Amino acid sequence: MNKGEAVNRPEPSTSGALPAALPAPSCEGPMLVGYSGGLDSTVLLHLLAQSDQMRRRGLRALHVHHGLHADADEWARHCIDLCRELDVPIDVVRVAVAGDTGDGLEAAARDARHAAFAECLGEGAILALAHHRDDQAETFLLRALRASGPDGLGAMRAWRRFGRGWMWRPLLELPRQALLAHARAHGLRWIEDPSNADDAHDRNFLRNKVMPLLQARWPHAGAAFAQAAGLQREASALLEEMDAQALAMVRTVDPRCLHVASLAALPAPRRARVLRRWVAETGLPPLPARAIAELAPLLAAGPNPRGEFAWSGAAIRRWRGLLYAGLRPPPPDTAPRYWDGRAALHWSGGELSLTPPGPAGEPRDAITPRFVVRSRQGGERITLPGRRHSHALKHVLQDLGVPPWSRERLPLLFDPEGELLAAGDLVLSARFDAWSRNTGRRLSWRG
Ligand SMILES: Nc1ncnc2c1ncn2[C@@H]1O[C@H](COP(=O)(O)OP(=O)(O)OP(=O)(O)O)[C@@H](O)[C@H]1O
Repeated sequence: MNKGEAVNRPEPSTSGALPAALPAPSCEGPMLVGYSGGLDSTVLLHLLAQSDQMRRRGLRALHVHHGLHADADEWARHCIDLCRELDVPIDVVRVAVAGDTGDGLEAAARDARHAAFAECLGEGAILALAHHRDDQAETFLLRALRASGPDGLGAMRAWRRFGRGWMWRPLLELPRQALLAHARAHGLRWIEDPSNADDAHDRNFLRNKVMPLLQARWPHAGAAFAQAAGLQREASALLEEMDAQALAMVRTVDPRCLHVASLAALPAPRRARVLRRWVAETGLPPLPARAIAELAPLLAAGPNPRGEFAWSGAAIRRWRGLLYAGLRPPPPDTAPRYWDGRAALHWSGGELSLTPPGPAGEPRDAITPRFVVRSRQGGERITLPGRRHSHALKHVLQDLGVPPWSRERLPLLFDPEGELLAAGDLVLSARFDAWSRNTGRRLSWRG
């Protein structure tokens, strides 16, 4: 269970009244409030500042100064003033917002803000943000407009892991109207950010145009969307439990591999979820939407369909009944190189090294330390330890279960006369094996 789901949450408020006090989070960390100076975070700060328990936790405010608006300095001063009145320490962090990288300046500012939040959040600390029920309803609608499934339609969670600590949204079940009433009742002052009126932003358009229209006919629209989001979160949690079980059934001992036949036997929607979960667990970038359709040929029946699905520097490939997921390395090196074994050799994005390094202390019949390193060209043969005759390297690598794309990248080590001594550190010749034992040297390849 997500840790956040175990903690107290505010009772859903149908009347819109604020709870007498905010729920106490069960996490023990220090409390940091993301304080923009706007209505929502002013109310959150005011509520938290009334709690002795929060003060004992070392309650602080954090204002991110984006430096984008002419009044930004004034906003920061306003935040400092209010914090002084409430006797809450505040940090003002200036961020450099990267120019519009394609998703708009708002998105770039948000990225910079979140990076600053993550940096300021110590181990186990809690970042409280003032998202409320109307924000939740908008997020639900925005996700629906992106055709999200239950995971996305679940919108925001009250708790989630964030940086080294947690993100907490204690106001998520309260409508903005309740926050406004609280602010007025306590004479709070806040900043109106003029960009909130700009309907060019999707969220503002929903907030300023669509929601008032919907609420004119269905006054409960905001509450209903937020409740629908909650139901999606429940459904998503159930699905995730089943995904985990299904993934366990198609796994191999190697976390980077799945059994194709078992995966193909799953119903298509489950298969899609299992693939996404597997990719997330391997730490690769999330699969794009097109992935599921484009992976279908790789899962098709047949002994060994070729090809790969590549995205954001990662790839999924099939070989011998297994799917492999991994980062897509740079193209393999092809030009031969001389190597004396002293410093590690950078090869095809990996590293070949000899420990202890260097050529000192060779026995008389030593292999010259002037190795030639090159990639496979086909037809190479190697005499393995304990064998009198040579074997085709291709068969040796196949027997070891080395997939074709890894074979291409393996550095082959030759002596100057052209005798194959090693393929990465996976295959050693009888002569190289004896030399490395005699000299106490170990060849290692990190590809
Ligand atoms: N400049 C800021 N400095 C500190 N905290 C901020 C700042 N701007 C926003 N926050 C915090 O983040 C909360 C949400 O802000 P906002 O509605 O702009 O959402 P967001 O960060 O863009 O996230 P989302 O897109 O998920 O809604 C605010 O209620 C406040 O707690």
